Amino acid sequence: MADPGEGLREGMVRLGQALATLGELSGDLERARGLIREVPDFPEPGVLFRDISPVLADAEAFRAVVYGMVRQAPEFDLVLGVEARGFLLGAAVAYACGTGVVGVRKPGKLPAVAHRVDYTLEYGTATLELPEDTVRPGQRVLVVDDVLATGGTVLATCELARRAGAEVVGVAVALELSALGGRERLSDLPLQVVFTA
Ligand SMILES: O=P(O)(O)OC[C@H]1O[C@H](OP(=O)(O)OP(=O)(O)O)[C@H](O)[C@@H]1O
Ligand SMILES: Nc1ncnc2[nH]cnc12
Repeated sequence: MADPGEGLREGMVRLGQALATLGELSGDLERARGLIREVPDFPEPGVLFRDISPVLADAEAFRAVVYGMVRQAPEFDLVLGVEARGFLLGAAVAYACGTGVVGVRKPGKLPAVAHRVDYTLEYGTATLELPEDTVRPGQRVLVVDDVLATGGTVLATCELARRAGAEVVGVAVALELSALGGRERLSDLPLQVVFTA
C-alpha cells in the first residue's frame, strides 16, 4: 500500500514546483528575504545576528520558505527540528510532508534524555539533547534549522540521530551564512538552503 505521507509530500512538492513555475514562489521568496532582520552585535559584540522571526510571521513568506526547504529534499521519515526557531520550521516541514517531528532541545528541558551532545557555536559552546522514545533505529531523518552558520548545531543534531540508530538523509535550513563554513563541515550530506548570506 502506498505511504499516505509520501503522497502528501509529493502533492506538496508538485504544488511548490507549480508555484515556482508561475513565478509566485520566487516573488514570495524575494519578499521573504527582505524580511530577515539583521541585528548587529547580538548576542555579543562583532556578531551580525540574522533573525528570521519576521519571515515566519508573514503567511506567504513562511509558506514560500517551507516549500523552498522541501522541494528538493530527499525522502525522509522523520524531521528533527532544533530549538528554538528550528521547532517552527521543523514542525511546518513535517506537517507538510506527512511525517512526525522531534524537538531537539537545549539542556534541562527534557524529562527523559536519550542522548546528549556538546558542540561549539559562532558565539560559544552549547549542548543539545534528544528526547527518549522518539527516533527509531533505521528511520531516515531530515534535520531542520533556521540558520546554518558554523554547522556545529546541525552536526550535533546529526550525531544525536545517529546515536539513536537513524540515518541522516539530509539537512534543510532557511538561511546559510556561507562565510562561517558550515557547508564544508557537512561534507557530502545533502543540504537544502533557501537563502544564502
Ligand atoms: O551553525 P551554528 O554555528 O551551529 O549556528 C546555527 C544555530 O545558531 C542559532 O541558534 P542559537 O544557538 O543562537 O539558539 P536559538 O535558536 O535558541 O536562538 C541558530 O538558530 C542555529 O540553531
Ligand atoms: N549570525 C547568526 N545569526 C543567526 N543565527 C546564528 N547562529 C550562529 N550565528 C548566527
